[in-house]
Amino acid sequence: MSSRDLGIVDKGGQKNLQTKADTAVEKLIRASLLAEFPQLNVIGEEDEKLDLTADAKAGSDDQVLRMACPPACANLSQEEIVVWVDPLDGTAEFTEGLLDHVTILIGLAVNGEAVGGVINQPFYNYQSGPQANLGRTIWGLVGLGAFGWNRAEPPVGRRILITTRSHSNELVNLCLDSMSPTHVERQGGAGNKALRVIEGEADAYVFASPGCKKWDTCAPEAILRAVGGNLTDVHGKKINYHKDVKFPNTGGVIATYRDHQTIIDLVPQKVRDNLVS
Ligand SMILES: Nc1ncnc2c1ncn2[C@@H]1O[C@H](COP(=O)(O)O)[C@@H](O)[C@H]1OP(=O)(O)O
Ligand SMILES: [Mg+2]
Ligand SMILES: [Mg+2]
Ligand SMILES: [Mg+2]
Repeated sequence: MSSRDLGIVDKGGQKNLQTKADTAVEKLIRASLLAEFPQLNVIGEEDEKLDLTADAKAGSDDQVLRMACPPACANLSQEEIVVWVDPLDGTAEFTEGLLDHVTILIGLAVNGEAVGGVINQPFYNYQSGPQANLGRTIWGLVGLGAFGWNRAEPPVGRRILITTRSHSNELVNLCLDSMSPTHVERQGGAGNKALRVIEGEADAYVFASPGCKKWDTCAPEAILRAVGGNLTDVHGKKINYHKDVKFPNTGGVIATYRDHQTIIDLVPQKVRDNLVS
């Protein structure tokens, strides 16, 4: 950001961009994990080449390490864990200066299920001036809970749907229109939108498109599940995070803090027919 040269690369398709930040952050996260846990399956969006001796390492967090590990995660071998890394989520918005839409996502999957997640908002508070503490991290494990978030309970009867601002299409809009929203909010990033739902600013994240990939949803899904919410495809089916799966979430994405089935039941037939799990 401060170099004023984001190094934007168009990867092809609809608003599918990469910047120097995407590649630098991915290297840091993957090198940090693999230097300490060489047998871990780590899959990142940008697929950067690593030099494990030279690349910078992030280290570990003592506060996190003091927490009790939930029994389901306590005796795993490295090979059983798949880590899905989205070094920058909301890259299109990052290039447009919508910095509060940008997150960094690290998701942990075991047996194909999202069980752990980190959502870092590197620019959280950036509008509060130079004195403000910049950035925050929300993380969670199913069976332990999630940390670093604050929820404002929404009024009864409200149905704010939050969706894409840069990857919209006819099906995406048809789905939203069928759900009788009280308001449709359009913001970038899967991590950002999941957080809006968790913190009560929106009631459901609805994206009837195959555009989101496993690294977009693994961390948000784990944190939602850790706090009693849910994230599935538009059929209400669980997303599979095994290491050999295809990357796109072909069944689309719906995330809620509560009343998940109510939203799933409102998905129109045309959307069901077009998005296969
Ligand atoms: N058509 C698409 N092509 C590439 N990435 C997509 C597409 N649709 C969604 N995404 C990814 O999912 C995230 C959430 O989508 P949206 O912001 O449109 O709601 C995007 O920020 C982007 O992640 P990323 O920014 O990491 O490439
Ligand atoms: Mg991308
Ligand atoms: Mg992403
Ligand atoms: Mg990304």
